[in-house]
Amino acid sequence: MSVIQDVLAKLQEKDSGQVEFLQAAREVLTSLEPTVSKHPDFVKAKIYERIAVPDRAILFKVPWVDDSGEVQVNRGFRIQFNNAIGPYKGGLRFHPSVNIGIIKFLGFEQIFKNSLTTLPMGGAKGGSDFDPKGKSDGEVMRFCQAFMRELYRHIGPDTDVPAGDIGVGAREIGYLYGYYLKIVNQNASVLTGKGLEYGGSLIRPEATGYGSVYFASEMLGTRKQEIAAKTAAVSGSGNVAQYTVEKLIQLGAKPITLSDSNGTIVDESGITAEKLAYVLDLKNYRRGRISEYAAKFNVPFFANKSPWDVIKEQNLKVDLAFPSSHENEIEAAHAEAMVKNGCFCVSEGANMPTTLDAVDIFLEKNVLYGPGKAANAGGVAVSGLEMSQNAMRLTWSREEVDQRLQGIMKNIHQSCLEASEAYGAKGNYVVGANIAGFLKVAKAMLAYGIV
Ligand SMILES: NC(=O)C1=CN([C@@H]2O[C@H](COP(=O)(O)OP(=O)(O)OC[C@H]3O[C@@H](n4cnc5c(N)ncnc54)[C@H](O)[C@@H]3O)[C@@H](O)[C@H]2O)C=CC1
Ligand SMILES: O=C(O)CCC(=O)C(=O)O
Repeated sequence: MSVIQDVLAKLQEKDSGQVEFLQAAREVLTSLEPTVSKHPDFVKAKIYERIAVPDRAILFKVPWVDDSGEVQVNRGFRIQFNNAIGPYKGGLRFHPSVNIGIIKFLGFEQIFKNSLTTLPMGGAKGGSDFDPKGKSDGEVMRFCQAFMRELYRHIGPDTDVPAGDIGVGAREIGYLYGYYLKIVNQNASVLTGKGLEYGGSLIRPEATGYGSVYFASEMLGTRKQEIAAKTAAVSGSGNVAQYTVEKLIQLGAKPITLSDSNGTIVDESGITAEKLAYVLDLKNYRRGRISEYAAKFNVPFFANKSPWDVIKEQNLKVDLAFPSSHENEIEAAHAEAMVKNGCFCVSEGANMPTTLDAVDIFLEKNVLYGPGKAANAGGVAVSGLEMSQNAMRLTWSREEVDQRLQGIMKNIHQSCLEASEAYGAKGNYVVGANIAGFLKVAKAMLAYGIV
């Protein structure tokens, strides 16, 4: 059995039931296969085995009181996966589906993503099975305070710096940071995605979506193509989807879909800047459903369908796809239908939105396929820039941060291409991203000895 297969078999045995983590581990580790023969030192130091086990997993209870006075108890998680190249860094997810397998997959992916940015950040992820949907602001605040009441002792500007993810946006970061400040009494860079008034960076809200479009633009450039005039499907309607659509519009593309957990809207005339402003108000302030867009702008709404279902069932034609919602939203049948309907470039705003079978189809059909750890790294990259600005106690302009973001996305794209070529899989961004992200972390781990 190869070293990699041996590690995967052990994970399967020890972590059975953590399906999303096992999926991510399989994707990453199998694509590291070509590194094994070139790095006997990694094998000897058991780097492949050690990198797949978190440094520590913190599980805690989060008791809080709802508006009716009833006590509620949620599960809290922070998985500090690997800090070989910098403080632990990665978002917090509040969603009822959250469990240890999901947080582990996200934390594992974060190691390689953060390494790709070239900034000094280790990998971590956290969250809770708390569902902010339908809760009052007061309930969300009390939950965030209860969550921070435990989390504060595990984080710090040089230890671990969480941020947002699904269900954790500007409102939640404000409540979390406000409570940290209250109990620790230190204005420290312990969270990113902060408001501009209290240490946040310009462009952080936009960064993941913008970065995913910049990455697509780089991929298209390898075929002498550009974003302008392309039709694009975007899933989700949260932070990543919103700013993906904004950048697509700015670059002259036509985004035509958005979705949420109730269904998908298709606006074949194109989502414009004015319509997007409506979505931002709907989702970020009124906290309504995307079906309201369909009623307001008189376009079709497909209940309980994703954009990928609609492409499959209605033969909707698109050139580009930006899955920006959640893991495993694109399955093999979707991938087949997307290719059949003209999609030739997929840039993942979400983490692991494509199943392994579907990834194989994209690769077989020569689709420009940018895996999340490369394509959506712009968010954590600008989080890294927020930490730098906090450390220097100054703020950079919008233009400066956006320039740096564009430079980082270009660089990630180049590193993926170079690593894919060096390890015999030219043009395969999955292999390229995994190997390029892995090598830096592995070399740091090797330098430290057995710790
Ligand atoms: N916010 C960030 O900076 C980054 C986010 N990501 C990833 O991007 C994706 C979206 O995150 P955000 O936009 O930040 O979250 P968000 O909470 O702002 O929006 C999430 C969107 O996905 C939809 N969604 C979530 N779970 C769903 C499900 N099970 N079924 C159908 N729809 C579902 C929600 O309705 C919402 O429209 C996630 O995979 C996240 O891990 C990746 C990198 C950075
Ligand atoms: O900005 C960050 O620290 C983390 C963003 C994130 O959670 C992700 O890249 O998936």
